[in-house]
Amino acid sequence: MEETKKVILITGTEDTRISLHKQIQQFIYPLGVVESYASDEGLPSMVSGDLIVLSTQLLMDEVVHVLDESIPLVIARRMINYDFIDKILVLPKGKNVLLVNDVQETTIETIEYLKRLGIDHLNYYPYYPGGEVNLECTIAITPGEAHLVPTHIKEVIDIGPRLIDMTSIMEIFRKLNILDERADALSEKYIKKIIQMAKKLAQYSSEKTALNQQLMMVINNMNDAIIVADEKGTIQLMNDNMETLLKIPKKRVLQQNIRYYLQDQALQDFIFGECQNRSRILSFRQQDFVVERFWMDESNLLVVTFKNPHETLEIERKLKRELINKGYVAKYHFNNIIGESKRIQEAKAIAKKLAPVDYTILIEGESGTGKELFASAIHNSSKRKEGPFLGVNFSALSEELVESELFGYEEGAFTGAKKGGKIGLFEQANGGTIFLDEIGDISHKIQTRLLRVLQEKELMRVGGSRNIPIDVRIIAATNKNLLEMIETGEFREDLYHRLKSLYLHLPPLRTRKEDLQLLLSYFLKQEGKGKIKIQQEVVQQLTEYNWYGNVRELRNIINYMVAVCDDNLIQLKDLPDKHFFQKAKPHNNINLNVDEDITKLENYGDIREFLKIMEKIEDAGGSGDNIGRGRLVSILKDEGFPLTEQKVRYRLDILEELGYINKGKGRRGSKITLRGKEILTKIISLG
Ligand SMILES: Nc1ncnc2c1ncn2[C@@H]1O[C@H](COP(=O)(O)OP(=O)(O)OP(=O)(O)O)[C@@H](O)[C@H]1O
Repeated sequence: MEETKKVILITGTEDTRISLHKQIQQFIYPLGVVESYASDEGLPSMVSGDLIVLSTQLLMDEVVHVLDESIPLVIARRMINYDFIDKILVLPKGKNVLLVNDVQETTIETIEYLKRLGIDHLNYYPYYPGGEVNLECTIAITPGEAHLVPTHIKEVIDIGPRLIDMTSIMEIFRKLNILDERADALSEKYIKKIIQMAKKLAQYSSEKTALNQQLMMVINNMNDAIIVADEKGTIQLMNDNMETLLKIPKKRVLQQNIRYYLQDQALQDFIFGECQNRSRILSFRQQDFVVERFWMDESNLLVVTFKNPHETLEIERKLKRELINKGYVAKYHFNNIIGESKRIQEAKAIAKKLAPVDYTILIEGESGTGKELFASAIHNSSKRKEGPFLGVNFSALSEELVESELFGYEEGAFTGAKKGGKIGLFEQANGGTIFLDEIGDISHKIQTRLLRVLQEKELMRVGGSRNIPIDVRIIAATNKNLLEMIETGEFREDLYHRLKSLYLHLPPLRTRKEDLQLLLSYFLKQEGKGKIKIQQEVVQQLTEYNWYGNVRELRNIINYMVAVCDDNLIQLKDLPDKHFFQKAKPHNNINLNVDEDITKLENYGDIREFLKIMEKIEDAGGSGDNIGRGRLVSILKDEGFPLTEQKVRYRLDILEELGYINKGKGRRGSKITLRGKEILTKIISLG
């Protein structure tokens, strides 16, 4: 039997040593063994064996003193590790990537190797310590040198140390005189590897094809014409509707420049311009479209869609009919606001005081709590009651529509603008009140315009050049937390303060369940024309719900039960199933983590004491006063919470620290904050 051969492997780093050791060992076993050294771990003074393999030519100078000239030497050619190749293949075409390796030569070598393999869909930029970094790259690929990647790059694809390529493996066999014996093993292993890789590629490409086909089906079935181009403007994709619009077969258009096919200056200015708006009404080939364009950040692709303006306008018109001009007259008066609970009575009392003062009002409250109802009642008891009352709900309208509806436009302001222009809602509401619902949904641009109207009491129509004086009272409403939106930069602080000259908070239904019975009878009478009766068990059941959709939800559920009940009697079987009821919307109000807050309060003492203190402060605020410490102590005592003044002070400090109240200076007393109100409501509603 032949003697076992010994291969000495010398590499630069430990990682490379480990992976090449394993690789050579796999190929030569059982005819030979490997002994390996890495220069960064330290080399022996001399090596002996049947063959020396150097992982790179670059090591030559460093190791020459340990080499024995009588031992044959192989300087390995290296290839990238195929096992990780799919990580590179999935990167989008044209992506800028930094290729990071230890020195210039190996970096360039790796790039060339990848390109030779046909992995040439990426723009490779070499980087090695001391070299220049291309700052446009957000991804780095490295063969086992992840620690060298510049720190600003967040995504690193480590394809592992490069392996010894097949020609060098053959050379090793030849020099060890084991080529004949190992040839089969070599070709078998080599072919296996190739097959594995081919399989991986085939699977990857068939998944990709299937996915592409599905996506194509989706976009072909859309009503819009869609075209997608890369950052150079080369068209990558389009759907059937786009083909019909361009009247040129897809095959001819793909891979051509988008500017050539969308030859219209205004269109190109919008598509490639800096304009903040995502969509605009534009003409193309004698037709009007709502053109939308956006960049997909990840893949650097530009997506342009052309929507049928008739459909879009029809939807918007419908919305408009529903949402704008809810009526030029305010339908409700204070006596239409049902409820005898302390909370609703207080809200009504405040609203009545605010009505005659001709300032802007901000109404905050969850959806369905009656914000519009209150706005209407306020208008009707204000000195503007003879003037118009107009409502606008911003939640479902596009920015362009809001702008032109609110401020009006001059003839020729944009494509599709009516002859003679159009007067906006502000002008129409002159002498009256405008109710701006869901104010938290308006864009920054509209916020700025609105602020100007509030400050200057005049406006300029879209495309206009003269200022038109206006005399309108604004009542704005929101179910969002505007203070939080100010913090995140979504809402202008100056506008917030302008709107909040006067302020009204409407309590959620679940905090005034004592009104439920009254509201129930009221709606039953309205809807059931007085003929419908309801079983007491049903009423009992209804009081147990949380009513996240508030009074609107209650009204809808009554309408439903009236419609399904038999013999004019609403019974338990007529209750809608639980999915009908609205779930809590955490984003509806302040984003509070109630559990966390409860735990905090519990850590400081008896939570009931804290709640009682907040409740009393809120009560006092409702009637326009701030409550001082002395009064608080005596009220608390009356209600069964005998706390010393010192204890009350301590609890007030804690509540202020948690942001639930603001302690006034001197004798001014404390005031509950919005956050405090919310947490109080939430804890009470949780029981
Ligand atoms: N206290 C109340 N008495 C009688 N009806 C009420 C009361 N509160 C609300 N409603 C009725 O509930 C429905 C919803 O009220 P409204 O539209 O005013 O709520 P909103 O707070 O403006 O809601 P959103 O924020 O969703 O616009 C309306 O039909 C309104 O008449």
